[in-house]
Amino acid sequence: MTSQTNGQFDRTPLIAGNWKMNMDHAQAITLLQKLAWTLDDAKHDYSRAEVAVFPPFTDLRSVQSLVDGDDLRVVYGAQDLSDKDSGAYTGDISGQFLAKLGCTYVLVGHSERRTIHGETDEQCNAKIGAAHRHGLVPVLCVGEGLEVRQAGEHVAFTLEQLRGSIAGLDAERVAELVVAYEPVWAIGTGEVAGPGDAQEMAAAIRAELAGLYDEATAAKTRILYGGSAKAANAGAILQGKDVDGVLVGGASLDAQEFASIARFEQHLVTD
Ligand SMILES: O=C[C@H](O)COP(=O)(O)O
Repeated sequence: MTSQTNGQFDRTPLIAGNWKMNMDHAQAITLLQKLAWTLDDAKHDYSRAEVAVFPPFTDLRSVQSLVDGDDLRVVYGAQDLSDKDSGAYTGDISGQFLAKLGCTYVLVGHSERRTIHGETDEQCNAKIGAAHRHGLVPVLCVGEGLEVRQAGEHVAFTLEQLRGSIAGLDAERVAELVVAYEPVWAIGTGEVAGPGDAQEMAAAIRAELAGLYDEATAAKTRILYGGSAKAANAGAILQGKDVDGVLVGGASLDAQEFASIARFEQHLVTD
């Protein structure tokens, strides 16, 4: 699916809301209904910006029923998956269960998984493989911490995470992959990487993919920015020609705010 928004995008922007460990299944229905109504009222054109939510696992069946029952255009995904398909892995969730629940996407290697649960690039690579086995599109999260940024090593660090996480993927898989650049120091802190920082990293990721694969493949991969994104800064962030969307945490829990981010074209800064 491709669209032209203000002429700078040839990839459909993806506005993704990661609810993290918020919203029980009843609250999820209320939030998603409100989001869909708000977007409908605003006559949101989903071909110009795809809208996805990432609720907790326990909400997914309720979200599926609502999306199917009300024929919503919002798509959804899970926040993590196991690299295994089934077996004695207590507490883990298989990609095959997520596929059966109608998930389109799955987050892989979110910084909270990497820092709190110690996930490595190798595990992310295995999880991407599991996502592919079950027809899920991985949203691979990469990004540096504050110390790395202050040392000026953020590009090298992030590209190393990228290479380690996508090792062995063929070009077709890389073209459909979504990469979310999330500087850890900007997550949930109110600190936002400047639009220039988001574009710098998105361009570096795309150049790396072009080097590892080819220009045509790299031109298809969608690259998002995440870290304290909100309606007031989404337009500026999405001005970056390599930035194809945002992965939103806190602001995605407010239907009006998140809908406003999805309608970022209203906030685009024009010369
Ligand atoms: O997945 C989302 C990111 O961690 C960003 O979270 P945030 O928007 O609350 O900073």
